[in-house]
Amino acid sequence: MLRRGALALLVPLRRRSAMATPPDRRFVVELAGSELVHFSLSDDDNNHRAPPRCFLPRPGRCYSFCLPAAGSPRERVRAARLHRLLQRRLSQEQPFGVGSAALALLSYSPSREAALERGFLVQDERRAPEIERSLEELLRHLLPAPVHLAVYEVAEGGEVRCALWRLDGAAQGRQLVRRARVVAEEEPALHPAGAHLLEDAVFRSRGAARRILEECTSLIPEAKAVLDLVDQCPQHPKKGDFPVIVIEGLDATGKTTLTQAVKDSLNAVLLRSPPPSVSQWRKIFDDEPTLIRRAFYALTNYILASEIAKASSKLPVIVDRYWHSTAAYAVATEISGKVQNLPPLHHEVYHWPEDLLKPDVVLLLTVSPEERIRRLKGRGMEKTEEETELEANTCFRQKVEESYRRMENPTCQPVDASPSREEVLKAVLHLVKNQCHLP
Ligand SMILES: Nc1ncnc2c1ncn2[C@@H]1O[C@H](COP(=O)(O)OP(=O)(O)O)[C@@H](O)[C@H]1O
Ligand SMILES: Nc1ccn([C@H]2C[C@H](O)[C@@H](COP(=O)(O)OP(=O)(O)O)O2)c(=O)n1
Repeated sequence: MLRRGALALLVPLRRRSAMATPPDRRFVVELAGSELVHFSLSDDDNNHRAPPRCFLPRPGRCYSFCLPAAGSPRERVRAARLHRLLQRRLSQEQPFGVGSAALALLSYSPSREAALERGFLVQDERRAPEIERSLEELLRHLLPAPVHLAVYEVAEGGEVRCALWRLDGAAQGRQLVRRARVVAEEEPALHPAGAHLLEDAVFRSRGAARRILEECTSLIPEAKAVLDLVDQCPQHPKKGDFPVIVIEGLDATGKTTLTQAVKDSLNAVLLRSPPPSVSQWRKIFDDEPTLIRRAFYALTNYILASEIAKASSKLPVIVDRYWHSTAAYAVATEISGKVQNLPPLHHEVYHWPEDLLKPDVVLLLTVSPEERIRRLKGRGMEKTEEETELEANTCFRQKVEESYRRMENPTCQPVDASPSREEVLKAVLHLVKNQCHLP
């Protein structure tokens, strides 16, 4: 049974080009431990490059497929939701029974940045025929025809070979498109998703985020309510004469505790993001794919900005999370693999949006991973999916924190938040009073 709104997913996406796999097509899959494996398909007998580090369970088989690249905001929203639906179907515990697993796959063209496609690589340890049948049925049901399904096996001598099949619509038949060897490829200088962050995850203008949420109103009723609130906000709210201080950091670094204490010490206004006017809808958007989720958070920052403008005309303002959180978590989610895969320093993705009210000071609370886990447990709250992710996935946490550290104009100034509440407060007040010329 397809989820609410899922049927709307079946609005045809951009039809796939006739060429199944253009010659320079590359693929990258993230294995356990955030290890990336880059590979391509070669039918050139003179290409003696070795097979990639193995993503194939022995003596098993693998399958992969990609959704067509999407263009307009409407196509991108539908492709993102279809990808999420497939991710849900494929990432249930062992989607097709014991010994199977689904990994995120990206397909890209080194010569054409625009041609990024997202898909999945399904590992089958048992070489069970029913897995291939179930997967094929799922693709025929959910993806716009023609779908290309790649089947990988280890051949004699350890070669990895691929058979590429074309599935045309509901008919059961399939045509063999090509057979090829799978060869390892060098890791490119930049992560293939890096060039797409600004369209798919980090929104650098109110209009860019708005265009995405506008395409969701028929799928997510709450999207209209968010857009109505954003539209009531002035386009360029001006910061008042009082200082605006943002506190950033991973979950359980002490932001809530510190912002409350700084508010009391400075007789300031405390604002949290997302603001209360929209926080009721967070769970709905947290359940959506990155494209929609981050467009929601980006727009909540513009609603917050109008509240900051008003408050800072009367009193100092302390903010618990703002645009840096939106950007850092989006980058860390989209860029697979290890920290070194992040976009380089000074990349546009780290630059504050020109149309968003800018704070005076941004402080990044940092604590050791061990202290953070102690505080998470101390808080006793049920862990959000993301906190579980952060705890389980050191690499994700490191990418979030490194993304914060690369932010520019304004930067995130690191503050060691490991000491006691009192000592952290004292250090922060000293910093803020100096930088904001407060008594
Ligand atoms: N300096 C500190 N030393 C020890 N525990 C702290 C400190 N600051 C906060 N805590 C505790 O850590 C937990 C998480 O703090 P919290 O302010 O909720 O973090 P965040 O808002 O960043 O998620 C809470 O139980 C809080 O009481
Ligand atoms: N301005 C904001 C605020 C939060 N977010 C996202 C970033 C993460 O996915 C979550 C973290 O928010 P959460 O409220 O769970 O974090 P804390 O518990 O307050 O530390 O929300 C955002 O993208 N932009």
